[in-house]
Amino acid sequence: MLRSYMRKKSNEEMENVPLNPKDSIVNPNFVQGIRAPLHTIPEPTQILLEEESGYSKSKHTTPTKGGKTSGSALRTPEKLGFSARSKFGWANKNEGTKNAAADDATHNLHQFPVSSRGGNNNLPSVTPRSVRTVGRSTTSHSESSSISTFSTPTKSVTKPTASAFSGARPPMSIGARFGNPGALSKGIPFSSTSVVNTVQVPDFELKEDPSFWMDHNVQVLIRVRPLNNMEREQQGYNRCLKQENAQSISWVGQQEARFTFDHVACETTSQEMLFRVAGLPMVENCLSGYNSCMFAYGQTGSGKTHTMLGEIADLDVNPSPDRGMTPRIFEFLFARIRAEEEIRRDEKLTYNCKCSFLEIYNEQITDLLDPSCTNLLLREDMKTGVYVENLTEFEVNTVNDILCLLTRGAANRKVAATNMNRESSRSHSVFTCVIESRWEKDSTTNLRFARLNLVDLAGSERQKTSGAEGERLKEAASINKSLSTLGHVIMVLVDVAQGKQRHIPYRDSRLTFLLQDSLGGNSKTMIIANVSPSICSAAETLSTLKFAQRAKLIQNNAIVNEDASGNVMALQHQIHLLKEELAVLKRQNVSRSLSYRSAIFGDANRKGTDAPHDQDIPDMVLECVDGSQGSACLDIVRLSTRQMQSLETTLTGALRREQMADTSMKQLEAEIAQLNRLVRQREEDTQCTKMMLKFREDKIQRMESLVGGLIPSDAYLLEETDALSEELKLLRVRADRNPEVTRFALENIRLLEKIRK
Ligand SMILES: Nc1ncnc2c1ncn2[C@@H]1O[C@H](COP(=O)(O)OP(=O)(O)OP(=O)(O)O)[C@@H](O)[C@H]1O
Repeated sequence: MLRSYMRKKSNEEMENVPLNPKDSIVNPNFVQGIRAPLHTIPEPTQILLEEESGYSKSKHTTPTKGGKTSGSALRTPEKLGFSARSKFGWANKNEGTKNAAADDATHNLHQFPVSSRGGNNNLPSVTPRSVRTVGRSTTSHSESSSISTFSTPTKSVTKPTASAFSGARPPMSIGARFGNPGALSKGIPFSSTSVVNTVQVPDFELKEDPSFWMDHNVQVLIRVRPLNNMEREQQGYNRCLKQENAQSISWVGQQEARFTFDHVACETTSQEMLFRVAGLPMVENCLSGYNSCMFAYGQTGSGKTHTMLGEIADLDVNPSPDRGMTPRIFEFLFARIRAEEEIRRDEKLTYNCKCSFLEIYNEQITDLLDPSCTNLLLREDMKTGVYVENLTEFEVNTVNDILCLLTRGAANRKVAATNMNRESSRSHSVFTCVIESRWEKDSTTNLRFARLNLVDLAGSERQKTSGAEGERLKEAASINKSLSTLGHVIMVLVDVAQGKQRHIPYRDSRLTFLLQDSLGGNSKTMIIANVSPSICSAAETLSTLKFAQRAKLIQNNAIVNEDASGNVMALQHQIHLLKEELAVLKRQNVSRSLSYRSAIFGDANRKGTDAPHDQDIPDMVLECVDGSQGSACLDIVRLSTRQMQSLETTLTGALRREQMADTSMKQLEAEIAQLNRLVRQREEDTQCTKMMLKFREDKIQRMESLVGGLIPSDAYLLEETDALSEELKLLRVRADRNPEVTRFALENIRLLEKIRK
């Protein structure tokens, strides 16, 4: 609408030509603090709540689908005089400034042709690789842009040219002499020639970059909203911003500051286009198992809620083209989930989505889905990370479920009025969806999960410009605490990204503690910095651009949250195989260590030394260490020190027993040998006795022959002498072999002689 409106106007009003004389001069009333009159905060009772719906809730447990929603409960809240948004605290603050984007034909989910597994044919596949990526690649356009805008934006003395605005004429009327008193009053020097004063603004088409998230984890997008009525009334078309293309924008004060970002969405960028560039890839990231976060930053009235939520009235029956990122993200998410489940039915793929909605206000966390739960506590768990204790979670399956939760949460959201805007959101809201998927493959159950945080921050305007007093001042201070900590955390993260060792003060505020994964942690994060182009908000716009510039340098470390450990059967099988393998290794290790230790300890024991050193390791073991399996072998030896110690003890006992057995065996052997010797001796004695008997028989025979006169006495004596000599020899041999006999014989002789004497 705005585009067509501007096209129509452009014929009548030349660029840089003010609509009326008032636009061409500096409005003396121009001060940034001037705000439109306040709206009253809508009473929650005005709002149709779905408490009536019987929507079931859970704390830490997921409600069953069955008890969840009645059809009527999920109906879009009716407009009661105000638009639905105004009822929920997201009222149009600047009527008539709405960016009526071209007809949004995309409300129909079927417009998103869904791919199988992370991509589609018509839309670019943006499913990131399942690899661990750290930071951003140096070749990214982000990096190239950071060269010129790494720290404080570069200052240029050149006055902005009107080249970006075709046919633009130099601005008229604002003399350099006069400058911009409003801006100057806030210390922002503006020269008359630096102010962009056009009715028509250039229209830059955002470029979809599906490959961005493959190598990057943080993306920064600037969204410039159209001028609103109040701004036009006060400052006409005087702008502090001049966009050059879809990635760079200049803040045009007296000293121009040029910034480059991943994307710069101009005033005419539609919600649909923004979703394609910023929202759709977030969904794909989540489906791929990456935690994802989108947060909207900017001063009050800059368009954060318009971006994140937009127009949600009649979402279920007649979705508005102005609906924002949140409803579009869930439309696309549920369409993708249904398609994936269908395509991968054989893998039994199922998704489960659970949502929660909270508010951080005055550093206190309130459950927006159960406002009786206030001052909730943040906890940190090794497994789950940071979480809010007792926060209600609802299972969601359709966009209507989401709408129902958003409506309920919005009704409870504290919106306080300040003189910064007719209505001013003074709290931070965080809508979270945990997406879990489960599928089976190769008898293994795979689990994947991702956390999607959609954050609408409170206005970032400085406290002193808000005109806050009393309670409001306290509020503003608390809001500032979270936002100033956010700024501080980002500054520290930039240092960390540059290699410095810094403590990151996440715990200094609820917001940064809760979002710590999204800031420098395990998440793919999209930061949408919303700005007003009006010269009325020049200082805040510059501040937001600088914030975004710093945020661009954050390095996150997103990883796929996946668990493919499998089911019990598969695990048991794996345990069984591992046990077998361990047993084999143990056996090898024991046999090696037995031979090794006996060799070493044998020596050590003998030498009385301690356990052996490496150089004492026998060759066999060294070969094992040096060989192909050496490191494994060595690892086993090293890893099983305790086992080795118990083996050593066992071995020492065994060795001791073996030595005892050895000794007793040797004794037995000696006994056997002794016995054998005795046997042999006995045999020899027997032999000797037999010989003696033979000698005696022969002697008897010779004597009988002598008595019978068969042999002469001389012959007898000769034969007798020979026989006795033989007998004597035999006895000598016997005496030599048996010292005991000899001793007894000698003793015997001695005693005989003694008797004789
Ligand atoms: N891109 C845009 N196109 C058209 N209208 C817009 C755009 N951005 C913001 N607006 C309008 O500007 C007004 C203020 O926007 P919005 O409420 O989103 O600001 P905000 O930053 O959320 O403010 P607060 O911090 O107070 O919540 C709204 O009426 C909204 O419709």
